[in-house]
Amino acid sequence: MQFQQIQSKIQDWDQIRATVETWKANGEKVVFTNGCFDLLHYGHLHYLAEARDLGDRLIIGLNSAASVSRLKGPHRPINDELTRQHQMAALAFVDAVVAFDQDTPFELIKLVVPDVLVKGGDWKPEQIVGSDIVQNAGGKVYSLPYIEGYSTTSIEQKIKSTVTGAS
Ligand SMILES: Nc1ncnc2c1ncn2[C@@H]1O[C@H](COP(=O)(O)OP(=O)(O)OP(=O)(O)O)[C@@H](O)[C@H]1O
Ligand SMILES: O=P(O)(O)O[C@@H]1O[C@H]([C@H](O)CO)[C@@H](O)[C@H](O)[C@@H]1O
Repeated sequence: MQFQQIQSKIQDWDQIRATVETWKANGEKVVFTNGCFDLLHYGHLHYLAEARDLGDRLIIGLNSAASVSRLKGPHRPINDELTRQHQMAALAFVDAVVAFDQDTPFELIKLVVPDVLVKGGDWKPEQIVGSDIVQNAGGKVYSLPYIEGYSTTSIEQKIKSTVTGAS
């Protein structure tokens, strides 16, 4: 039961189109954010929870493994796509997880047209892909506070230094 509930949040593009149509018909405000979410950390959880507070439903656009590798390097992602999909879907405040294979979520955002588009503070509002789509549709775009000291890269470096013994 619990695992089925998690799995039901993982949707393809046709499914999320229908889901969003229903949510919007019910007057629910749809929030969208996207990312690689390779090694989940406090900074992710802090901004994601804040993102959910900005509406009634939260969709996570998740970079596919191939997309992550192109963006972050051939050694990434560390966690495979199945793991990343399920860890995001397991978050109580997440309503849907949709993978995208492109370099950016532009096409997915064009499909969803969320009421609110959010990224963490490492992205300035003017850098947020899809902000034109959302703003032209009357929606809002937010760059939420960045929690210093938390990144997937820093976790990766910490693991490497532990293994190699380097300080
Ligand atoms: N420390 C943080 N505080 C707030 N938001 C964050 C933080 N780190 C990442 N985010 C946000 O989480 C989303 C996913 O980012 P990403 O998966 O690239 O995390 P990351 O830790 O920066 O990874 P990497 O170190 O590989 O770049 C983005 O919207 C990003 O703005
Ligand atoms: O996990 P990241 O690197 O924060 O996520 C990237 O965000 C980009 C962002 O939306 C640019 O405004 C996006 O283009 C890229 O595909 C990653 O999701």
